[in-house]
Amino acid sequence: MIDLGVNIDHVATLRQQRHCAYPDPIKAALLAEQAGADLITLHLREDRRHIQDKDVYELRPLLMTRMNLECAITPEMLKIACDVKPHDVCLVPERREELTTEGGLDVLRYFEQTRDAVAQLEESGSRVSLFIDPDEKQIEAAVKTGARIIELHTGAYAEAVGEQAIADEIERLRKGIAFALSCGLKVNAGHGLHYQNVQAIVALGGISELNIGHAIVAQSIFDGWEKAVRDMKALLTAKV
Ligand SMILES: CC(=O)[C@@H](O)[C@H](O)COP(=O)(O)O
Ligand SMILES: NCC(=O)COP(=O)(O)O
Repeated sequence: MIDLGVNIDHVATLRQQRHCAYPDPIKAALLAEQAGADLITLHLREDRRHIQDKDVYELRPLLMTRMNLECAITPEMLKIACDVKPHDVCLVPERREELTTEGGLDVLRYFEQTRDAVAQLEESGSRVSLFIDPDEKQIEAAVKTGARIIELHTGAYAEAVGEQAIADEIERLRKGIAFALSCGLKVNAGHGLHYQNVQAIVALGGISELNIGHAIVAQSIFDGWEKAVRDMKALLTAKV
């Protein structure tokens, strides 16, 4: 069965829009756990556009499930991650001006930094996952860093338009999953997944965990937060 990681970033986006106290991402995380989330994902961006440092520190001891902290490979972020000691740390690429995480981490290009970050975080007690594109060369490099997990970036699939383009992206993911599993990695996936496109990813098999945020926050406007989480969880567990 695939675990659902509920990403609470965009609960915080709404709060930061007016720098007020609501909606509270901590409350959202705890309610998501009650509604069936298997873990909570949050991304502490360098520009602090959504999640704030205090959210990470406050949430860590309150979670009944697991914390998956996403962060860039910078000295500041590694220090926070080693201090908070989340169950999982997912290393992601970041560009200040991007609207959202546009691509996977280039492990080949930043091999030394990635390998050193993996060692530092594993030493401090967190499991490390690398957020990468479904590309054999990146997966091979990920294995060499010592990371035990990869999260495949599903953004290209989510944005693909037209049957052929979608089929091509699914095929890339299928090959990436098979190759990563053959290398002994745990395979997660996420980004841009929503209620209509998630089941094709579930059907691929081999994935341990899907991290989903923006679509759940958006759906909660109409259905309420807990139902939005429950309905996503049902799509992950339904036979396809
Ligand atoms: C790495 C990743 O995919 C997430 O962190 C998620 O998409 C939400 O954060 P952003 O929208 O700020 O990229
Ligand atoms: N790592 C991907 C993630 O956490 C959720 O991304 P999104 O559903 O907000 O696009």
